[in-house]
Amino acid sequence: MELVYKTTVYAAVILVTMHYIDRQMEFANRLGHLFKLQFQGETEQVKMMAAINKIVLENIIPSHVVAYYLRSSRKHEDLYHESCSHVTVMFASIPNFKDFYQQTKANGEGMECIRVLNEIISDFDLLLIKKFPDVEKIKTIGSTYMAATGLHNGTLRTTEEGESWENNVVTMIHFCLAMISTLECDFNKHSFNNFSLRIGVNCGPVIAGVIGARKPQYDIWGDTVNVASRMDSSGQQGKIQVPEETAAVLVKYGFPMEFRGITKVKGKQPMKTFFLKQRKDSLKS
Ligand SMILES: Nc1ncnc2c1ncn2[C@@H]1O[C@H](COP(=O)(O)OP(=O)(O)OP(=O)(O)O)[C@@H](O)[C@H]1O
Repeated sequence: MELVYKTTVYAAVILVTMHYIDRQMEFANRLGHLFKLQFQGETEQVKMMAAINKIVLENIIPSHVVAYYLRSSRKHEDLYHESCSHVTVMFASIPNFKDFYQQTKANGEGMECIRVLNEIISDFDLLLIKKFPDVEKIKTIGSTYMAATGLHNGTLRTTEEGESWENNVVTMIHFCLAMISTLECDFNKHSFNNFSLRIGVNCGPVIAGVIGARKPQYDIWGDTVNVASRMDSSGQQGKIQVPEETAAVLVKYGFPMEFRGITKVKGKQPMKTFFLKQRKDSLKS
């Protein structure tokens, strides 16, 4: 009798212990599952924040430069700078914006004019997003829009003759024509204005880099940039002015060019410059 009693007690103890261990294991499993879910959620959140940061950065600096800054092996003090051998630089000004800009009570001390300028610049930005991903906006300087192509070697196109930097010049001219069309055909029509662009384009080597610890800015420097700016400032309203070497590339790709003459360019020897002859049909964006 005593043996049966003892056996029953042992069996009961073993059963209770096993049940306890089973509950503990189930609890540990559930906890593990919850931790896994939380970890997955947090990983997703970190990935989403990284993607948002990347998008924000790519709106400030070119994506290949963003990739450089996000590289884990980059040392904190490493500065980004790059020599780019074949870059096409463009400055596009709206010379008659100065006449339009007025600070009066009626237009909110100039607010209305800034709203118009913002609309124009945003239209140009939209062209980049929709049709010209290879064109890099550098910045706006007042009402001047500055952009470049060929800043990243990946933008060299493979043609029948092989990779060619000349496509960067052609892409830029198509972008210029689209800007003119957007401003003169679309914007002016619906806003009853008569803005026009004066554009300067030049190609050659530049140094690209990011400067500043706060509000860092991606920019390009060099004689190619200076001459592009001068092609704009010494140009004519409604025209695209380029120096001789750039004109030669455009002629090669079938763009009709008109010799302007020997143009005085501040800080340089007088140089041969050319205007692009624009046909009406080339202005369809
Ligand atoms: N990264 C840049 N961003 C904007 N403008 C630029 C840039 N690099 C050069 N420029 C412009 O190109 C033009 C020609 O430059 P350059 O160095 O030859 O002349 P400068 O004597 O410094 O300028 P300025 O005579 O206009 O005062 C200048 O108006 C300059 O502002």
